[in-house]
Amino acid sequence: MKTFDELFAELSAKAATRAPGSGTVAALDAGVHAIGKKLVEEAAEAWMAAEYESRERAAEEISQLLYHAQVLMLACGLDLDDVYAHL
Ligand SMILES: N=c1c2ncn([C@@H]3O[C@H](COP(=O)(O)OP(=O)(O)OP(=O)(O)O)[C@@H](O)[C@H]3O)c2ncn1[C@@H]1O[C@H](COP(=O)(O)O)[C@@H](O)[C@H]1O
Repeated sequence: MKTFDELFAELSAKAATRAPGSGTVAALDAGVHAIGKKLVEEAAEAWMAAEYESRERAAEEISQLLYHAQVLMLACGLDLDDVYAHL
């Protein structure tokens, strides 16, 4: 288990070092358009899980949505403070 901030630190480090075998590095290489499509796909899956499946499935899909949101942040050169400034 990890927090939102801990995941962002992990993904930032993987992006900076271009960690071999990292799905995050591959996603960043695919670009903003592909990351955006994945984010929307995960949003739909989170919605469906919340409406038709279990709490556990909703939590799982929401965690994936948060992951892809962080990948999009990295792709845009945003850090946590850039986003937290709007919360
Ligand atoms: N939390 C996540 C995470 N959540 C979701 N995903 C990705 O999002 C995909 C979600 O897939 P779906 O369930 O929608 O299934 P899918 O559509 O068949 O998946 P794809 O074929 O599109 O990959 C997963 O296959 C992962 O590629 C994640 N990938 C990585 N992490 C964490 O990110 C960190 C860095 O990961 P790497 O960069 O891969 O080392 C690690 O701590 C991981 O646990």
